[in-house]
Order: sequence, then structure tokens, then C-alpha cells
Amino acid sequence: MSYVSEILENLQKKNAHEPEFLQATHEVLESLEPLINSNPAYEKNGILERLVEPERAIMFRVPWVDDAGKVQVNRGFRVQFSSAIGVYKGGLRFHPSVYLGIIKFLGFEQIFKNSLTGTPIGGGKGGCDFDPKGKSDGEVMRFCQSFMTELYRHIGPEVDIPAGDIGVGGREIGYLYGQYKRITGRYEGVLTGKGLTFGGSLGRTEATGYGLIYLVNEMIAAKGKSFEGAKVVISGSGNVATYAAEKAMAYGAKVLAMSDSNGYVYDPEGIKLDVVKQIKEVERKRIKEYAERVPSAAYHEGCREIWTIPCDIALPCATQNELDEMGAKELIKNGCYAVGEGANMPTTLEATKLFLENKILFAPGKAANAGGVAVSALESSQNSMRMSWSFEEVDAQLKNIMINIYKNISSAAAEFNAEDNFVTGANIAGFKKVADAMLAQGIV
Ligand SMILES: NC(=O)C1=CN([C@@H]2O[C@H](COP(=O)(O)OP(=O)(O)OC[C@H]3O[C@@H](n4cnc5c(N)ncnc54)[C@H](O)[C@@H]3O)[C@@H](O)[C@H]2O)C=CC1
Ligand SMILES: O=C(O)CCC(=O)C(=O)O
Repeated sequence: MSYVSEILENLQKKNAHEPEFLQATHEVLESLEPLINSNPAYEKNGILERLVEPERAIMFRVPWVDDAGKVQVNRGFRVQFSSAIGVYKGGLRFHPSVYLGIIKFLGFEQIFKNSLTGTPIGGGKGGCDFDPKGKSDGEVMRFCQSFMTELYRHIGPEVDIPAGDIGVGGREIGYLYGQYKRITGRYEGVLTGKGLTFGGSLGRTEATGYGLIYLVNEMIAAKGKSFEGAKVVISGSGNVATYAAEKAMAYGAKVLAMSDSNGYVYDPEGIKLDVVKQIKEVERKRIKEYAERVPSAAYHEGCREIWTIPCDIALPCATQNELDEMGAKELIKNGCYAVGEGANMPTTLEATKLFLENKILFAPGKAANAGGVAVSALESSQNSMRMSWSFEEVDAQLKNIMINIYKNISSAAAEFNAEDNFVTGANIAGFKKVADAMLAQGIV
């Protein structure tokens, strides 16, 4: 049995109840096989065994009192996966589906993504099975304060720097930051995605979505295509989806549809983003509202059918495994030529395989959505220097980082005889730097 197969078998035995973690590790390890086989030092030093086991996984009780005076208890997590190349860095997700397996898959992906950014940050992720939907501001604040009352002892600007993810935006980061400061008495860059009045970076809100478009633009330009006049379908209507839509439109694309976990809206005249922002960022309502406000749009129940809309470019920006084999078949049948993952692991393994077999240009999340964490790293740098850069400066650095990521993943793919397979390219390019740091640091 090969070294990689042995690791995969052990992973399966030890993590049988964590399908998302198994999916993420399988995808990475299988594509690393040629590199691993050509470098015996990786096996000799147990690089893969160590890489698939988090350095530390913290699980904790989060008690809080709701508006009716009832005590509620949620389960919180922080998985500090790898510090080989820098302090742990990765978002916090507040969603009822959160359990250890989701946080481990996200933390594992984060290791390679953070490495690809070219900035010195290790991989981590955290979250809670708390559902912010339908909660009052007071409830969200009390929950965040309780969450931080445990988390604060495990994080710090030289240790672990959390940020946002699903269900954690500016409001939540503000409450978390306030509680950290109150407990520790320290004003420091312990979180990113902060408000602009207390150490946040211009451009962080837009970074993941804009970064996705910068990377996809490079990928399609290499084949003589562009966003100008392209029909684009984007799932989700949160942070990543909104700013991906904004930049795609700025590049001349028409965004035909967006969604949330209940359904999608299709607007053949092109999505009006100011309406989406009002509904989602200000009123925190469902995407269904869009069709009630814009006459050219129609609402459809069920979010998976969004992929039946004919388009040139598909951007899954909502959540894991939202684009399956059925969706992939529809997209391919309707002439879609490029897919860029704004979300983390939104495409199932079977759908990814179909895209690659059919020569669809496919940008995997760990490369395509790395712009968010890259600008988080820029926010940390600004905090350390006690400086604030202009939007233009941050955006120019983001663009540069995304262009470099594209160059690195495409040259890694070519080097391993997998031209235009950016899944292999991203895994190999992200892994190399981490593995070499692990080799240099001994068995730790
Ligand atoms: N916020 C960031 O900077 C980064 C986020 N990501 C990833 O991007 C994805 C989206 O995150 P955010 O936009 O930050 O979260 P968000 O909480 O702002 O938005 C999530 C959106 O997805 C929708 N959604 C949830 N489940 C859905 C489903 N099954 N089908 C359709 N829509 C669904 C929600 O209704 C919401 O509109 C996640 O996978 C996250 O891990 C990745 C890199 C950075
Ligand atoms: O900005 C960050 O530190 C983390 C963003 C994130 O969670 C992600 O890249 O998935």
C-alpha cells in the first residue's frame, strides 16, 4: 500500500463521522501523490501524518440568556491546525450545522490557502452551532460576549487571529473585539475584519469577492476570454457573493442570479446589487424579497436549481457541497466554461471530477477565495505598524496577490504534468511551503 493510501485509510478509521473533513483531506492527499512519491523526505519525516492531525482542537460551552430570559447553551470550537508557517489564522463560523468535522475541514483547507497567499500565516478555524438568524442585536451581543469569554485565553496577535466566516460579519466581530478588550485590557490586532474606527482595514469587506474575480479573470484571460458581456450565476448573497457580483459587474459581466439557503432569484436584466445589499446587509431579510421589489425578477424555491440557469461563468459563493454532480452536468450542458469557488469546498468531489474531465476551467476555493485572508494579513500588518492604508493601496496589493496565486498554481500544475488542473496546482503549491517549513522545524 502506498504512503498516501495508508494515511487515507487511517484518516477514514479515525474520522469516520466527519465526512466533510474526509472529503477535504482526500482531495488534497490524492493530488499530492506525485510530489510525495518524488520526495522520500516527506514520508521519512511523517509530514502527512502530522499535517492531517490538528495541533490542537478546543471545544467549549457557550452559555447565554435570550430575550425571554431563558438560558441557552451552544457548543464553541477553535481548531488550531498548523502553525508551521505562521500564527494560526482563519475565520469563525456561526451556523447551526457547525460541529467539529466542519471546523476541521475548514481549518485543513485554510493551511494551504494561507500558504498560497504568500504571507506568513498558519491555518486555523473556529465557530459555533449558534444561529444568528432571527436573533435580536442584544442576543447576538450576549452570545458573542460569552463566546469570547472562553476564546480569549486561546488567541492573541502572536498566537491565533480569528476573523469572520458564515454568520460572522462586522457586527459580530465588533462585539467579540469589545469583549476581548474588556477581559484582557489590551488594544491589539487579535481579530481581523474589524470596523474601520477600531483597526479594521479598508478593502477587507470586499476582499474575498473581489479577489475571486481577479483570480478568475486571470484564469479565463489565459484562454482569451473575459468578463465583458459574460453571463454569470452566483450562489449565496452574503459577503463573498455580494462583492464578487460587484466586481464581476464592474468588469462588464451580467449577473443573472443570486440565492440564499431557501431559494434563488433570477433577473434576466441583471441583478441590481443595491437592492440585494439593502435586503441582506441592512434589513437582514431573505433573498425572496428581491423579486417582490424588482419587477423583472422571479423567485424560485430551492437553492440547488440555480445551476440550471444557462451561463458562461458559475461562482458558487454560499457553502460546502452546494454544487453537486447534477448541477455540474447542467452547467456543462448549457455551455458554462469556467467555475470559480468563492465558498470553501462548494463543489462535491464528483462534480469537480466532471468539470476537470470536461476541460471546464475550475478555480478551487483555496486559491480563488484566498483574497479575504490575504487582506486579513494586510490588516494585521497595518495594526502592527499602527497605520491605515488607503483602499486603493490595499486593493492593488490584493490584485497582485491573486495574480501571483494564479501564476503559482498554474505553474505547479504544469510542472506535474497536469496542465490547467488548478486543483492539483493549488494543493501542490500550497503544500510545498508548509511541508518544507515542517522539515526544517523537526518532529513537532
Ligand atoms: N467572508 C470571507 O471573507 C470568506 C468566506 N469564505 C467562504 O465563503 C462562503 C460564504 O461566506 P460569507 O459570504 O462570508 O458568509 P455570509 O454569512 O455572509 O453569507 C452566506 C450566504 O450563503 C447563503 N447560504 C447558506 N447556505 C446556502 C445554501 N445551501 N445555498 C445557497 N445559499 C446559502 C446564506 O443565506 C448567505 O446569503 C463560505 O463557504 C465561507 O467559508 C471563504 C473565504 C473568505
Ligand atoms: O480573514 C481570515 O482570517 C479568514 C477568512 C476565512 O475564514 C477563509 O479564508 O475561509
